[in-house]
Amino acid sequence: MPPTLDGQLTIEKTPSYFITREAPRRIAAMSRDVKLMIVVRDPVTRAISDYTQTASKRRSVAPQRPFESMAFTNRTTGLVDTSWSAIKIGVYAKHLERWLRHFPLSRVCLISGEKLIADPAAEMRRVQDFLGLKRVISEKHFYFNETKGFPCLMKAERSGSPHCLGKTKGRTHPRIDPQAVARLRDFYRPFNMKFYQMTGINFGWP
Ligand SMILES: Nc1ncnc2c1ncn2[C@@H]1O[C@H](COP(=O)(O)OS(=O)(=O)O)[C@@H](OP(=O)(O)O)[C@H]1O
Repeated sequence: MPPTLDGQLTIEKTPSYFITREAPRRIAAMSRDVKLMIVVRDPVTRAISDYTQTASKRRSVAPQRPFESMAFTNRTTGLVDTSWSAIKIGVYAKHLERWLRHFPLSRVCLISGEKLIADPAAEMRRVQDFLGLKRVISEKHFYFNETKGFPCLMKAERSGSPHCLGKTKGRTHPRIDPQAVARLRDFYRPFNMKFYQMTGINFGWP
């Protein structure tokens, strides 16, 4: 991490920290003052999104197996393949447990991926409060882009023109067999409940 002067905040973003075994201990050893922000979304949609991203990268290399064949070790019994990273990452309660051995919950801001899309200003208000910043970002900084189907920033820094996230964010997901989706929802439900209990937030995932 670069040195941070008084009045400055240094932010580092690496999605894999959340699921890396060694990360909580090593980050706590680096500084106990660190604040953690974790964006979570419905783990079923997350798994499909993860698959979509991997499939888009591998298309030229090898034909991707269908999502359903990767998510289950046995389609007939509905046994979920918990060794597949796209599935494993969504068991948020297990990952958070490790972080809470090193950090109090008050130093962790859980951000809803769904609210970040539906009401980005409200989630950004929570983030600014958590970081102890003046509320600078508000509704006026966002607009809903119908073509993209997502909120975008009114202006990009230094350019004066609107800014949406790139083509790799907000991809169309493939159609997944509704039975497989239902089975995955059943699989995640107890872990989601535990996660709501641990965080005191009901994310409302189906
Ligand atoms: N404003 C806005 N514009 C576009 N996309 C948005 C936005 N807000 C949240 N999202 C959701 O972000 C998802 C991609 O983020 P990731 O966490 O996968 O990104 S990362 O590659 O791991 O950094 C991406 O997931 P997919 O829809 O599966 O592509 C989006 O649903």
